[in-house]
Amino acid sequence: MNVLSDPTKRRWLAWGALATVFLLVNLHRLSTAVLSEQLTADFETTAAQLGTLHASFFLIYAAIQIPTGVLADRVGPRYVGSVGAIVLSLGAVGFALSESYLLAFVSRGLIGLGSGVIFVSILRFCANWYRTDEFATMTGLTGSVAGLGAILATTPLAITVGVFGWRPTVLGLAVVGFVAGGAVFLLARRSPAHAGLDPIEGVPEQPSVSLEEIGGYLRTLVTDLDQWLLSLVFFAGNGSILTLIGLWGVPYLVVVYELDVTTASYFTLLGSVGLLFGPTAIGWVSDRVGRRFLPMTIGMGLLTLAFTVVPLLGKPPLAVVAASYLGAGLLFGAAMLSLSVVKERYPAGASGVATATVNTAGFIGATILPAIMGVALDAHRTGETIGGTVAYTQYGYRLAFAILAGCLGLAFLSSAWLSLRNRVV
Ligand SMILES: N[C@@H](Cc1c[nH]cn1)C(=O)NCC(=O)O
Repeated sequence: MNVLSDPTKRRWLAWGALATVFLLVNLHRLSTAVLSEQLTADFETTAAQLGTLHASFFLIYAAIQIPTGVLADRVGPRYVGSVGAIVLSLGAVGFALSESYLLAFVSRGLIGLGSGVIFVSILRFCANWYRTDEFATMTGLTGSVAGLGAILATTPLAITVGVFGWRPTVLGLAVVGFVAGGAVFLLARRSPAHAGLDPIEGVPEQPSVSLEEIGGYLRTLVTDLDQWLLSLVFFAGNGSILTLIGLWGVPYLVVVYELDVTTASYFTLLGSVGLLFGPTAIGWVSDRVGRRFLPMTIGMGLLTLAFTVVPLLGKPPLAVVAASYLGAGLLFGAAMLSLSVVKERYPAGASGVATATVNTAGFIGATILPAIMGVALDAHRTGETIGGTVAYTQYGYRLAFAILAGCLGLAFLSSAWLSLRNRVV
């Protein structure tokens, strides 16, 4: 058997194609920080317009999660994943060629639209090609691809943009996206049977579900308290880590410790390194011990502790801050277990809508938590700017980080409650 006809090898090729597209998703969504100067100059944007350009991605991303779940369950990851890759790459071409802010905004929206379907398609693919006791590892591995994307979106992207310019770099990402989209179409079939291959031991062929049945599952999800508790876990976990790495983690260090932006960004890089290893490790441990709630609860407790360092101490030693940023990335995998739990609570054919529902909450968190922190910070301005960054008081930062810690604390209580009620798992 060769790599295409052996289903246990073929699934890695297909996952690799999907994961390449997901890497691009993460590069695009975190690229605004590195591109900000060039975008401001080329499109003559204000800070608010630049922020809107960045946020448009997350808003569209959150909005299309549930429709994506329905499509992934009905049509399968092959079509949804490859069309998503093409749409996001067309958006990247449009963005690279934009001559006006409006065109750039629409193109960035298109990148968000194509990107939004990829993660749930990967989870849907894994549900059909991997055993249940491999699912959390695969979810974690996919989360770790986001960590790699977060690392590549910093210095490596900055160097590439410095050498080639931002427009050719974004065009280059589009070319990779078109190729990866083609590979997804060729490789990522709905199941081993759809690829004409033997079944994989321990992975039953899953029945396809009708639109009516999916509607029924969606109605059940809305009234399912456990789904809301799991969504709270991912809302807090995903929202906090993306807020720390993507927005407020650097300005806090610049203002409170008077570090320059480059030095401060090494700390958020530590968070991304944590993200590279933590989700896979936590998913793997959960699969090996055959438990979801216990690692989720312990991990969420420790994640909450990592985020209480700033609110409690205000200006802890930098080594403690470094440990808390690294810990935040490592422990994020505990929040990702909520995706495995919700997938296992619903019939196999509905895993797309189930995981998409919890992922929606994660991206609502990533959209509103930074904004709420911004409101808290705006109430505590010092009136100065440090290194080009508006300065807020140390108390303002303590308060803003307390919002994340409080939210994570509630998520910890939710997972503890779920854990108590499901003591057998
Ligand atoms: N790993 C997260 C997203 C993330 C967090 N920090 C950087 N990226 C993830 O996989 N979320 C699901 C998704 O749809 O991207």
